Amino acid sequence: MSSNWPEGVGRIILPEIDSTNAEAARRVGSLAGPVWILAHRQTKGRGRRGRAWSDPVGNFSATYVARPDGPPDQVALRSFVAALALDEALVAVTGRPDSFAIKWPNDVLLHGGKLAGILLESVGENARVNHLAIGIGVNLRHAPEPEEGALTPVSLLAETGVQITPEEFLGILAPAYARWDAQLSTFGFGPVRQAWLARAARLGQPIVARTVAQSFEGTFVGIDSSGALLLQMPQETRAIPAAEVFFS
Ligand SMILES: O=C(O)CCCC[C@@H]1SC[C@@H]2NC(=O)N[C@@H]21
Repeated sequence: MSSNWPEGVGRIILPEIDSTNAEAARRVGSLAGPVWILAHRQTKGRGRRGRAWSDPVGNFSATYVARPDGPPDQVALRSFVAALALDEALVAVTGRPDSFAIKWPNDVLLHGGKLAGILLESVGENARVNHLAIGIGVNLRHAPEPEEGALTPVSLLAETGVQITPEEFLGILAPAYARWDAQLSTFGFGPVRQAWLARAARLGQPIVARTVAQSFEGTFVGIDSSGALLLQMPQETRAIPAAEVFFS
């Protein structure tokens, strides 16, 4: 492992698996501590909202699985921790901070296209989180086919010319995640929230947020202490905990 690999964190590298998030759920009972599970290929990669996630060889597919302390709403803030770490790792490998931005809650954009997505899955009992799986997919080499109405997918290679293997990328992402996770545990959401806002796409600009039942148009003015999207509309500023965001 690289010299700055976070202490106490394991690493499992698999040639192929259905989904690293599914593998995390299967293995969690036998894990002694937090682990990154990386697969070179997924046959059933899953995205948010029940979508499939395609990731040919060369792209990054990995899941960080841990048993974090705290109530579920605090544990869920790792969504922002993961997005920040991912953004930081991408800036580190390219040296191009201005090329990347984070779309609420946790997509990483490159030149405005979707480069990476994060899928948080947790299992809990009695208001405690038993395990949290943070699945991260990055189009390092190949961008999937565009889908109607969705942001155009892009790849790191095509947009920047940077070539990096999934294992090398994990060596940069894992310490970045450990640093931001420690910030959250030590100082609470405040510093993570500030850092996330500094990297947010379309802050102060008009967006559309679609929930299961409704669509809201307004100005994206920030996130609250629970990570909910704050949308300023003519009558009110609404906090929206879950939605899909669209840019006009
Ligand atoms: O829809 C999204 O934007 C989230 C995509 C998350 C994909 C990653 S790839 C590694 C992990 N394993 C999965 O099955 N999904 C996540």
